[in-house]
Amino acid sequence: MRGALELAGVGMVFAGRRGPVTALEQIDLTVPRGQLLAIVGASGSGKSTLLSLVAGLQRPSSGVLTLDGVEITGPGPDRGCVVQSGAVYPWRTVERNVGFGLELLRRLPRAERAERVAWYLAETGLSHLAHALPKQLSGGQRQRVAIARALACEPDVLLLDEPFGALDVQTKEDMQLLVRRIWADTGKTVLIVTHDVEEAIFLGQRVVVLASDPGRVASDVTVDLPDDRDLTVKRTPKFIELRATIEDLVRTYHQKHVAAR
Ligand SMILES: Nc1ncnc2c1ncn2[C@@H]1O[C@H](COP(=O)(O)OP(=O)(O)OP(=O)(O)O)[C@@H](O)[C@H]1O
Repeated sequence: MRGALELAGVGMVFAGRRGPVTALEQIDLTVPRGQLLAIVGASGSGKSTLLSLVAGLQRPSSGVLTLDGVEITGPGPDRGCVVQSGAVYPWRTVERNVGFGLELLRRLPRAERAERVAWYLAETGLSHLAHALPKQLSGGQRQRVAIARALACEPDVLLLDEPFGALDVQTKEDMQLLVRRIWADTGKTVLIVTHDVEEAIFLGQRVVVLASDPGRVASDVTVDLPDDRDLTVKRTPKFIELRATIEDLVRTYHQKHVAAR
């Protein structure tokens, strides 16, 4: 299993309408293989930009990102992405959505492809919907399809950008449990960007808080909770204390950002 990430001096400057916008400045981050890292921060702190650099969808203005020692210069099958909108193909059944990336990896024999798709459908609780079309699914089921599709290519790193932002609380919690289980079952490196501090703590072994203007690492918090968690952990004193600490950090850096405007 691979999946060790290293960001060294990473910066990203965009050409904004009123001059350059520094979305990220001097980000140094080491993510060991198999770590589940959550990234939080106020709106505009560069969370999505950071994830898209790891995905290889954009190149940084400065610094270097590496995966297992190899510089990231573009997207690759070693990284699987899931975004908020789920982006499933409406004309493909659930099964064919999940198998989409595998069809591109032609080297896999058909029987093996089918076996892999069946495994990830089961892992994400979608087996009974294999022949359904996306329009017949709920929002949570559609996100399961997006996750299963990303996993089916067996990436070393799973990148999740606000994947549950549009879901109701119960569905969101089901999905959080799903991510924890997938992580425990596969041992992949997982990076998740979220606005939701509770979600970040429940999911993460570690939470990185980004500050805005410019986007930079404000705090790096180890989540000292058992790896074997269920939803009741959210009611424990340790969880509540961590939540207050991280929410205060996000608020402080957001307020500084507003005051500086
Ligand atoms: N393509 C772009 N062109 C110009 N500016 C951009 C571009 N992409 C992002 N930005 C700017 O970079 C900063 C960081 O944006 P980013 O979307 O990464 O933040 P975020 O923390 O993910 O925000 P949100 O939580 O609202 O999604 C913002 O000021 C944004 O306006």
